[in-house]
Amino acid sequence: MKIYLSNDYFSDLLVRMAHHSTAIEGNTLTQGETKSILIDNYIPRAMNMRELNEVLNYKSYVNQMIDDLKHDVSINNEFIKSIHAILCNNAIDGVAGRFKTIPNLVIGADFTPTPPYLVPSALEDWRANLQYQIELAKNTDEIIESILRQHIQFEHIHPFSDGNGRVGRALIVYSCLQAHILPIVIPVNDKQRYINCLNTENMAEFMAFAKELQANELIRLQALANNNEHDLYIEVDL
Ligand SMILES: Nc1ncnc2c1ncn2[C@@H]1O[C@H](COP(=O)(O)OP(=O)(O)OP(=O)(O)O)[C@@H](O)[C@H]1O
Repeated sequence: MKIYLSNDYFSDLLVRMAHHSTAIEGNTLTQGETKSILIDNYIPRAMNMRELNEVLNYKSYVNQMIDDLKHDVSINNEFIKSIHAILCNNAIDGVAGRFKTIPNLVIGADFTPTPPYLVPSALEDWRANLQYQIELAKNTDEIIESILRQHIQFEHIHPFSDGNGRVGRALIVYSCLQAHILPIVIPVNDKQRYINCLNTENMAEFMAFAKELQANELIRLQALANNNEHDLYIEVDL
């Protein structure tokens, strides 16, 4: 069965992607404030410009994502840099849309991210690997597993000086929708569980986590669904 995604669902997805992904990285805006800014076009209180811009950037991003999904745009290095450029616009000084030039580290993690000079080729391999795994996948679970496994690998490459978490999580949602499966949106309340999955690379636990999130996503998606073929022409298979 196919279910078409409605404008209302994308508005809901926009607020949740913006809130949860920025809050995981420490943005202090609440989900209510995020909804007010993104849906009602109302800034509810005096707030830090960087935090405001981080959230506002998701409006451009989700519009771009819908357009890219409609045209089935493939993930490649330019695509990944363009996501970074949108999500980090006016939020990270001078580096939006550019790969890192200085080696970086993930605090507390025991791996060394890919050195800057190897980032373009590592990401090419990463993209090809993701595509290959999804093409070979025999069922939805194998697609989810490929996307999660490649998310861990993306964070190991850590291609940008900042913004790697947000770009990586945006790529999860894009990859799911491109493969016509329910999106996986990591909630800020589950940050520790998420980081633990990245730390341990325990795929069974990451899969169980993702499937719980997809079950919640299905409830929202059905509540906001459009049973007729919608002008967005984006659907997921159930
Ligand atoms: N142990 C880990 N293994 C793999 N990835 C990890 C690990 N710990 C954290 N990460 C990833 O790195 C991201 C944060 O990385 P970092 O602290 O370097 O911030 P960042 O690259 O600036 O990202 P952001 O914009 O999202 O702030 C997390 O959101 C997560 O996706």
